[in-house]
Amino acid sequence: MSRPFWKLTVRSEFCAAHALRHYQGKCEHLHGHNYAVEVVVKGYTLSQNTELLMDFGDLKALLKQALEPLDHAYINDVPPFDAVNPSSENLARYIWNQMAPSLPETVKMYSVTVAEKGIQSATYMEEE
Ligand SMILES: Nc1nc2c(c(=O)[nH]1)N=C([C@H](O)[C@H](O)COP(=O)(O)OP(=O)(O)OP(=O)(O)O)CN2
Ligand SMILES: [Zn+2]
Repeated sequence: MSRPFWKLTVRSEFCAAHALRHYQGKCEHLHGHNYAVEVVVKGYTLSQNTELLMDFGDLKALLKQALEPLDHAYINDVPPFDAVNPSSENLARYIWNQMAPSLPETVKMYSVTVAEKGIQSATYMEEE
């Protein structure tokens, strides 16, 4: 029998510059993006009385906190991107890792999607 669950989605944006290391092409040079980020969390139980998986406001605050070091930054200078390539894939994993420990016990990360522009994005997920 299938187990019902809820997903919550929040989105945000940040502006930043980066340069892809070891990249053969124009993206190896310093350039910028208006990044769009989508975070989805998942859970099986709602809080008593309020009947929320978690408050959207709290989730947005966690995402804002995760993006703060990146916004208006040269990402290559921001750890761990001083050593890890600042691809959308790695940015999505970074945001996941920043947010996951702060979620309520009953809520888990589901996916993080980072888009440099509307037509292309990278999504990070972990199999259960
Ligand atoms: N899988 C990934 N591929 C690329 C990434 C990435 O993060 N993950 N990033 C880049 C560069 O950051 C680049 O800025 C974006 O490249 P691209 O869209 O190919 O280049 P343009 O903006 O010039 O787009 P065109 O559609 O080619 O005009 C590259 N690849
Ligand atoms: Zn780029």
